[in-house]
Amino acid sequence: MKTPIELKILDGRIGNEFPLPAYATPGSAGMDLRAMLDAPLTVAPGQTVLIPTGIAVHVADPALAAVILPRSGLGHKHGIVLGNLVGLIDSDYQGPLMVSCWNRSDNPFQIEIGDRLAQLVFVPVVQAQFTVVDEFAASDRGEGGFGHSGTK
Ligand SMILES: O=c1ccn([C@H]2C[C@H](O)[C@@H](COP(=O)(O)OP(=O)(O)OP(=O)(O)O)O2)c(=O)[nH]1
Ligand SMILES: [Mg+2]
Repeated sequence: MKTPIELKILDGRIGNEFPLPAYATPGSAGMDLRAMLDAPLTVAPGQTVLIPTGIAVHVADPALAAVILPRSGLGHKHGIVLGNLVGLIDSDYQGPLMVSCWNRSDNPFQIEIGDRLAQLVFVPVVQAQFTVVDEFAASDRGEGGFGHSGTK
């Protein structure tokens, strides 16, 4: 069962020349977001550019969020990842979905109009309410962290 999410088309090429974001297979977790550029764009090595996706989504339910993640092929083979590493879309955000595109490679990378650049994943969210305490009940781990258990 899929969850209905409102979407606004901000760029008329989406839904015509380029399809709405969609799950590529029944088991896909993400749907690809396209670079809705006016012209092809070359991202220089080390450069970060903000790319419009041509859509807005209103997640609306505070128990949900969306995350923008890199595509593994672009990230691994071409060093095209996200300037914010992961994009988090708040449930009350109604503005344009933007992709921060970081070329972390040593080579220029050309983005063509409509290229699938990143992916959008909807995730459940639990909002916490803090209870301030002086001491925590003892746990197996305690305060150990940051590799204290070693690697072997
Ligand atoms: O890759 C991203 C990350 C965020 N956003 C939008 C949706 C998100 O709800 C909003 C704010 O993002 P975030 O809270 O991560 O950024 P901020 O720097 O804390 O901005 P703000 O002060 O607006 O919360 O920007 C995007 O379109 N793409
Ligand atoms: Mg914020």
